[in-house]
Amino acid sequence: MTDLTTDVRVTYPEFSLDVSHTFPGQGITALFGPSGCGKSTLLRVIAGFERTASGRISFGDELWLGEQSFLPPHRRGVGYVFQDARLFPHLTVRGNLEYAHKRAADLPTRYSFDDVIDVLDLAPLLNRRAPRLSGGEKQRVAIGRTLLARPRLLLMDEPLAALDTRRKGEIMPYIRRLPNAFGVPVIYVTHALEEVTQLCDRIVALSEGRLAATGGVAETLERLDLADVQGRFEAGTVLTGRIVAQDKALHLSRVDLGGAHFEVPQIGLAAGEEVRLRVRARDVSLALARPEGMSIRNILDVRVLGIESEPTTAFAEVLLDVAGQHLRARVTRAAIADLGLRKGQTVVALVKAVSFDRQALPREKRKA
Ligand SMILES: Nc1ncnc2c1ncn2[C@@H]1O[C@H](COP(=O)(O)OP(=O)(O)OP(=O)(O)O)[C@@H](O)[C@H]1O
Repeated sequence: MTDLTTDVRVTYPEFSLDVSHTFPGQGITALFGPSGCGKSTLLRVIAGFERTASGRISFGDELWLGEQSFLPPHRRGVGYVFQDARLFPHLTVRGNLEYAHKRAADLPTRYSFDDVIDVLDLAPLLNRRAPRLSGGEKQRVAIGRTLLARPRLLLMDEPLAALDTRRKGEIMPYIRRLPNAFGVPVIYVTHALEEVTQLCDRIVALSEGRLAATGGVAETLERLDLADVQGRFEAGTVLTGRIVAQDKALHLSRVDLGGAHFEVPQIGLAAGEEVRLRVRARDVSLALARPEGMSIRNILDVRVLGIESEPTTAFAEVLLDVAGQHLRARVTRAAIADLGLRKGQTVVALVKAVSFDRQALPREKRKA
């Protein structure tokens, strides 16, 4: 496991980046933040594409950038996956993959050509030419080709941004597997909260070229003021649970949060597997007692941990404990007053199953 330590600065006429952070040499780290905060710039600095960068970058005991030194990109052993797949259109998928494989023949390897085909399910595509692939298939091939160049670190710059929600849901499980299957850490640029929730192990959040927050996904998303990233409307919390039952007839999955249960549109993972659910604060309602005879599937006993009123809006955010995890409810200040809500009170939270975007949850692999 090799950590990447960065302490770097870049100055453009109207923007500056100044980031000091150690990226652990395992798992997937989200580089997250609003448009223009410097995510791609930092990725380019790490890859060695930004010659004006100053400071220090080291990968284990290898120095990539120092006062007197600059290791060129091709000697850093970094793989780069872009938003567009950039495949060779005149070659088949096999041709594209073999091109990268041959060029990396001298590099040490922990996995074979066939391992890459297997993990990314590329066998049915091998004889197709790039222009004949869907956007999601192209990205799977692009990831495979990058892996066959034997990177020691994989940088992915919004690889799903050009895909629709359904294709994103299909390709996310493949990306999730990359660090374990190929022993390569991933730094993953995105401004999509669903991708952070489903794919990443930790977050490095940037704001105007500076670190805004770093840490695990659930606690960082909860702490981070997301108002300038996706608007208050998108803010929420991430809950971790295990699938305990699948109802194939009704297309529902039951998730145990460690005591409390959630029912959500069917998730393409087996019973027993861990899953993360992002619940938006605006999708959570509160009641003083369990209602009867209603369509809402998720009715949870929760405790009020805190209430943040927003005097300049109609709303307040209520932080709740559900089986030791956090949930937020965005409700009107008028409702807080009417219900007489206060810290420490036990109430009931209501969440419609339909508020989970089924297509953004992990999906079963489709047969090619
Ligand atoms: N070569 C350059 N010269 C001058 N300014 C630049 C250059 N590259 C990027 N910038 C500016 O630096 C800022 C950060 O850009 P960057 O592409 O890193 O942001 P980002 O967070 O990746 O945004 P997005 O999510 O929109 O891709 C922007 O204001 C951009 O205009």
